[in-house]
Amino acid sequence: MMSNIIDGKQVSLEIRDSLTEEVKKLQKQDIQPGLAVVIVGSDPASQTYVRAKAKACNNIGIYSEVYELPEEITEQQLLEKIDELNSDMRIHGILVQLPLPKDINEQAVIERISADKDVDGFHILNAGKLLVGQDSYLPCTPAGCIELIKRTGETLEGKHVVVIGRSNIVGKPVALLSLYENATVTICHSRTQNLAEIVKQGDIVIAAVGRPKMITADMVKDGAIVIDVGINRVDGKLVGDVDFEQVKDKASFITPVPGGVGPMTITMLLQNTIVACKKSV
Ligand SMILES: Nc1nc2c(c(=O)[nH]1)N[C@@H](CN(C=O)c1ccc(C(=O)N[C@@H](CCC(=O)O)C(=O)O)cc1)CN2
Ligand SMILES: [Mg+2]
Repeated sequence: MMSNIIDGKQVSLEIRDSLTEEVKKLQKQDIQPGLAVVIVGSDPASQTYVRAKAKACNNIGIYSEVYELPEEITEQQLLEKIDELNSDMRIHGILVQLPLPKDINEQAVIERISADKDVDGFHILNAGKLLVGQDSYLPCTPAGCIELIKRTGETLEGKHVVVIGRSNIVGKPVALLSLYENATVTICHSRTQNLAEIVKQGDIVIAAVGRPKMITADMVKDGAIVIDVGINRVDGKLVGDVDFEQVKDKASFITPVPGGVGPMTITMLLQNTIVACKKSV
């Protein structure tokens, strides 16, 4: 039997190969896409992600700058840095690594990024465009989830997609993207009654709650596609929101953690940065 485990790293490599070709084409016209990554403080996980983003840029020929700002920086200073990057011609995409220190207003910082450079797709204008179905930068993790589902060869059309989690970064946008693929969508959350019964109706289950192994085999329909967005650290090990070992025998396809959705988040960021660059010329 062919493996039913979706290899997010492999899919990422395939997409990054074609992105590399696109960057080469741009370079022939003396154009190079540029990304600025801003990180505040020294959270080790955030540092890992930022390093991974810079390295991924470097690998495919995107110019990148990383700004490591101290924990004590004021919101005003951070906003000034963003203003500077907004008017920097070499920079087509700007992202501020989240979470930010608690004294800084995250939404105010995101809103300061020019919507044209908002390659995370978190700016209110891009979120609003997504809601009404206009062309916008898609948030990277949700876009990565949809791409992984499509690459199984299955379609979302007419399927029941059950999303667990309602964050602005994953749950809500992935529900909208599923809707635009003509899926029937249910969003579950911490107040949902009969969660297990609802998840069991899902032809496609997308778990984005941040609770280790909360989706167990008894909750999953035979043959469902299971996409695990969770990244939980338990005793120094990464585990998803899905009990992978149990659920993999029931699912038609399933993403592992690590090596599933995570790498796709960065791949979609690269793609958005190239799009931002092309739009600017
Ligand atoms: N400004 C943003 N902040 C955050 C985002 C985001 O998209 N934009 N998403 C997450 C963190 N994140 C990217 O920033 C991210 C998380 C995980 C991975 C990843 O590749 N994970 C690997 C495992 C890596 C590890 O060992 O820790 C995997 O799942 O295989 C990439 C990006 C929150 N903040
Ligand atoms: Mg993301």
